[in-house]
Amino acid sequence: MKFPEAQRRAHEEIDNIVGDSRLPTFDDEEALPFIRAAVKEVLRIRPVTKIGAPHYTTADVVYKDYVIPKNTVVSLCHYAIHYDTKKWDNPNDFDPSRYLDYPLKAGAYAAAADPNERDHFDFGAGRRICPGMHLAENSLFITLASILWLFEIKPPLDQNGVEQELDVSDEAYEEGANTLPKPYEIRFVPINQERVKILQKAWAEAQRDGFHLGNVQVDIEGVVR
Ligand code: HEM
Repeated sequence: MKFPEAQRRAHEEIDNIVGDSRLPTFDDEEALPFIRAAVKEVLRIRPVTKIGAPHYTTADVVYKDYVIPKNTVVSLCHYAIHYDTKKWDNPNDFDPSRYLDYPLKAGAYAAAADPNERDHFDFGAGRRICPGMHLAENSLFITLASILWLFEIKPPLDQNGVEQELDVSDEAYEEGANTLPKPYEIRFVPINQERVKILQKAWAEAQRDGFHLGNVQVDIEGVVR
């Protein structure tokens, strides 16, 4: 919502590849490089943990001019790495296109010997790296693709129906080790009625199959087009 050009490109890609008649699937992933890149960019710009998981050294370590004594707590500063201008231009901008040259999964880049080849460090590093990264990245892909297939994400409206600025700066986040936004409002406006009907059908099937889906309602009158 804050970076409408990125959202426009994502919608364009989904419209071309998926169309109106079905939800995105995992088989679409190769044909949706911008969405796949957007997942990596989400993880870069707002890493889920700010300082990763603390570890400690089991022996004295010398790294360049630094001596890190045995039993020192060390952790990755994800934000410092992800906003390093030596690697990323304009790191404050949400720009998925910076990842279009990274077509592989996080696991492939995590296996690289040179840390400079990593896509991002959201899942940590080393032998205790997140083993859930494959599930996490795939889940983010299908969730982001599905949300963008169905909705345009727009700013909140004030009482007079005027669009409001939404603060996404550091101030809009809770303090603490995780990147947790303070409560906020945005609007999810369905793209069109055809897609809403497909969602409603999928929803009914999931309920019939016994999934507990909560109480979400979609207003099919207020569609984008
Ligand atoms: C976006 C989602 C996720 C993020 C950003 C994330 C991030 C992380 C990070 C930063 C660590 C610490 C790595 C380190 O010590 O350097 C970690 C550890 C771990 N994660 Fe995840 N994780 C995610 C999802 C998952 C999922 C879905 C699972 C399980 C299905 C999972 C299971 C684990 C486990 C078991 C560890 C501990 C590994 C160990 O200490 O050997 N994570 N994760």
